[in-house]
Amino acid sequence: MKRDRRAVTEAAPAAALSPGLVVASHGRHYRVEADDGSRRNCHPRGKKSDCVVGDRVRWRHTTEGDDEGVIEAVEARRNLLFRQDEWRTKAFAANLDQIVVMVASEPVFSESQLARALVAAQSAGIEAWVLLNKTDLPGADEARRRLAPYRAMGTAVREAALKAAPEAAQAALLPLFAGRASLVLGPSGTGKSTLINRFVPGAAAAVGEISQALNSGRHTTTHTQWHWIDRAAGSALIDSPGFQEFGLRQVEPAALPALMPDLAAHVGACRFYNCTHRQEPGCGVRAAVERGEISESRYRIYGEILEELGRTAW
Ligand SMILES: Nc1nc2c(ncn2[C@@H]2O[C@H](COP(=O)(O)OP(=O)(O)OP(=O)(O)O)[C@@H](O)[C@H]2O)c(=O)[nH]1
Ligand SMILES: [Zn+2]
Repeated sequence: MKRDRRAVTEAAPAAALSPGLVVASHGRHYRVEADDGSRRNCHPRGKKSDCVVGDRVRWRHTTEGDDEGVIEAVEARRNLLFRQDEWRTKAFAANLDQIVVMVASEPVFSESQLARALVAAQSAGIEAWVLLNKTDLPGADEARRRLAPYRAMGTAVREAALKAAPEAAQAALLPLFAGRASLVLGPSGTGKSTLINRFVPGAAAAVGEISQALNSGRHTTTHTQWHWIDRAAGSALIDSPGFQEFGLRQVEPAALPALMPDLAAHVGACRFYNCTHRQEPGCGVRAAVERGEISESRYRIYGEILEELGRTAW
């Protein structure tokens, strides 16, 4: 990740450069917010489009009086998250304080997607917790049962009924969002928009405005976007669709168990130091699965991710 470390380059006199925050992106077009809260379209200098939402940048006006800008430099990132498709891996958000992985009683969530999101967070060094929404629906107990292994391994699982009991949800969640940049992820229909609209009045309008400014037309829901809950306090929600495409290709296969706390707790018991926890005799992880200390589904998901990482020429 060489580009993370890129220092501020002084391509222009320092006085002409202003600090800014990338709040949305579309291709090589970026929406950059200046310290006074004003927002404008900016293009990066040079051929590479290196910015992602959450990046702190140095920009300047294209020409005097013009309300477009040029990004001259990207400041060093605290962390960086990737998404992937069949062809490539792409960074999509940086400088996050936490990841909120949303699931709901309905629709039934994919445990594999949940596990992958948590591995990606751990790999990026970002704290993550689960928000179970729609606890007013009958599927809540089954969802809690499926989340039990996650609680047991130390992942915080919080609950809300954002539509059925919005005040209670707001009171419980607001302190958790205070002063932090929180990426909200989750499968479609879980309640992400309900959450964001609750905490960021005007968020829907902002999405429309930004997509118009960046010329992205109607495809608003495919873009990562930064929303302030409280700008002065630094509280923000980052909305990013595309849960299922979480990029894990940067993870070394041998590093995977360390990113899954329930497995990591047992690797010390393996006979071989380089045990893959698949076929080897004397495997502490498989023994823990047999004793019921690691859930069958978590172990199966480990195998699936491992196989996928092994297939990827990286
Ligand atoms: N019963 C119940 N329904 C809820 C709750 N929260 C949200 N919903 C409903 O769930 C549906 C989906 O909510 P959205 O907020 O649009 O979900 P989303 O995650 O943004 O979905 P996409 O826009 O498809 O990504 C809506 O009909 C909401 O009204 C809740 O606490 N309980
Ligand atoms: Zn093992």
